[in-house]
Amino acid sequence: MNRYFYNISGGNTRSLLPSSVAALLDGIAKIVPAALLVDIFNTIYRAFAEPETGLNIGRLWTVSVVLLVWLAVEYAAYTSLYDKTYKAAYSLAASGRLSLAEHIRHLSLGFFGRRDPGDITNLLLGDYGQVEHTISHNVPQLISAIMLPVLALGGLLFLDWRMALAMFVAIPFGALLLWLTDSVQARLSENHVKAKNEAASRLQEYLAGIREIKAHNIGGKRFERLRQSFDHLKRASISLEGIMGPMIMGAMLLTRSGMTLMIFAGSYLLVGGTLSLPVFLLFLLVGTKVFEPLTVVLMNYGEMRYSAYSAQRIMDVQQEQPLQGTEAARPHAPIEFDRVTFGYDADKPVLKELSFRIEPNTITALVGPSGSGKSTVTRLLARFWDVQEGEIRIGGRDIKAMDPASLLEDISMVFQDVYLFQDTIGNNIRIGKMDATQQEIEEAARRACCHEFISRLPQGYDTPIGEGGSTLSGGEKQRISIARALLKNASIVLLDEATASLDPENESAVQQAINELVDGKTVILIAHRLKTIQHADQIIVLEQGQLVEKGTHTELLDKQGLYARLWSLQQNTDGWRVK
Ligand SMILES: Nc1ncnc2c1ncn2[C@@H]1O[C@H](COP(=O)(O)OP(=O)(O)OP(=O)(O)O)[C@@H](O)[C@H]1O
Repeated sequence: MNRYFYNISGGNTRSLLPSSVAALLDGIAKIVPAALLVDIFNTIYRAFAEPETGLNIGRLWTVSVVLLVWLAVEYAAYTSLYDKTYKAAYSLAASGRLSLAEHIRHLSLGFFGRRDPGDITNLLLGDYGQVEHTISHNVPQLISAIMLPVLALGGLLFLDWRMALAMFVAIPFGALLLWLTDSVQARLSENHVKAKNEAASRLQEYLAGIREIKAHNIGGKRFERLRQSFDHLKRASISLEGIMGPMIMGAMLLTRSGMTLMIFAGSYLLVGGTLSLPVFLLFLLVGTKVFEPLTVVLMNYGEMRYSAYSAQRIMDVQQEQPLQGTEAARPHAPIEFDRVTFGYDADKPVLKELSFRIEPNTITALVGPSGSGKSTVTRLLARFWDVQEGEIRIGGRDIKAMDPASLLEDISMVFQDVYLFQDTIGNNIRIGKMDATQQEIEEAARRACCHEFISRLPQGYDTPIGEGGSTLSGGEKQRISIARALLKNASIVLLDEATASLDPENESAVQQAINELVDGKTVILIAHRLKTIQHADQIIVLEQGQLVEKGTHTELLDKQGLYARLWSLQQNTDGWRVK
């Protein structure tokens, strides 16, 4: 139980206190009117049983006024506590979501490789929603359902221990039945969450790939995967409800049978003359108030158990170790790869014993067949992943000792497929330096050859762009991403050459922008077209994750190895045309 509360509250059990106290007070408050009603009944009953004393009108008035005042106080207290309870739950979920999103940002990209995007979305929205609902609704009910019988039992035992025993004797058996079903419920919840994540991922994949699905007319196949995932979700939902329903109903009937037992015992004792009618009535009224929250909790038990699994998933991610390191980055320093071995899957190395050195403020080009590990080299330098063996050093210091945020501050990256946020063009450039002035943004845009086309847009720098930059051409997006990098002014530039897919006009603009960007920087360039790197200070040739050649363009041509072969291949294909 402790573990349950600990998980649900994300380790902050105290946050559950206000809503639980509120629920308990509410439960007690509901018993008081019942006791007052019994007092009214008792006063009237006595007037008939002892006609010589007459009806005590004064007491009736007093109790009625107390009842009215009590109801008004209960209403005021309940409204305020209700407000606090819900605000606390929603605030906890909102801050929890944000801190988890922030935590995820500090994890290595390997984490994202292990989980589907649908799974992560579900974690932040679905699982937190589930926990939020449990904190605001189920936990208060649970506390009230546990505490009320305990308090009532204490009081009722003094009044009549036989009736109290009859009323509560079945509760432990109901609890035992629930406890026995716990592992089944946990397994079914886990299956259901997995099916839900799978369906969300398939749906995301289907929507993201809709262009390819239409272009290749593969709707049927992809739709089949989507249909299967929804079918699986349907079966998991039916199992969850269908198997757990009868078990929970059984526990509920067992628990509630205490009320029937108590009525039997009460009738027997009343007839035997060892129980007074007002006491019997009090047991009946208190009994309904005590069993009410118990019934509600049992009805919601499945949901609560389910959210325990959601909370566990959230805590598992919270416990994922972020990248370590505290030292500041070292700008304009030599970069060394020292016998670096790395694989996305630890058993399948993508880079093997890779060693090379890059001098500050020089241009190094990475060349090699597709899949040889060029992008992986740049990702490791930016610590998207940490190496498994060997070291990457900047300025003689292992980058594992460096604060990942500080390291990224000193690295500008220009990818082939640029992602722009659904915001204005100006704000998309500002990502390079969040406190940049408008003048700095325009200066960077000018140097990146995009000021002209931005100025032609109706709202200039304030023009909103669609998600992913869908309203701009490939070349325009490239130049905006270069403007970002220029604004950032980091000493290391990682560049994935993208000009191959651009038209000649855009290509020359992007080329000009790149020349501005690389000036006075340590540049690592992933080169797809070898003619663009003829003047690089150093060319590193990779094949299957290993360094096979290193040198300048002329040195490598003289070697007559892989580079020379790739060069002659590209020379021949440069002039290709459709026959
Ligand atoms: N996130 C990833 N998870 C698992 N494997 C990956 C991942 N990224 C790349 N790989 C694999 O690692 C190997 C090297 O990939 P990498 O992208 O570094 O090659 P590359 O030389 O840049 O290729 P290209 O020129 O086609 O972009 C490939 O076999 C690729 O399939």
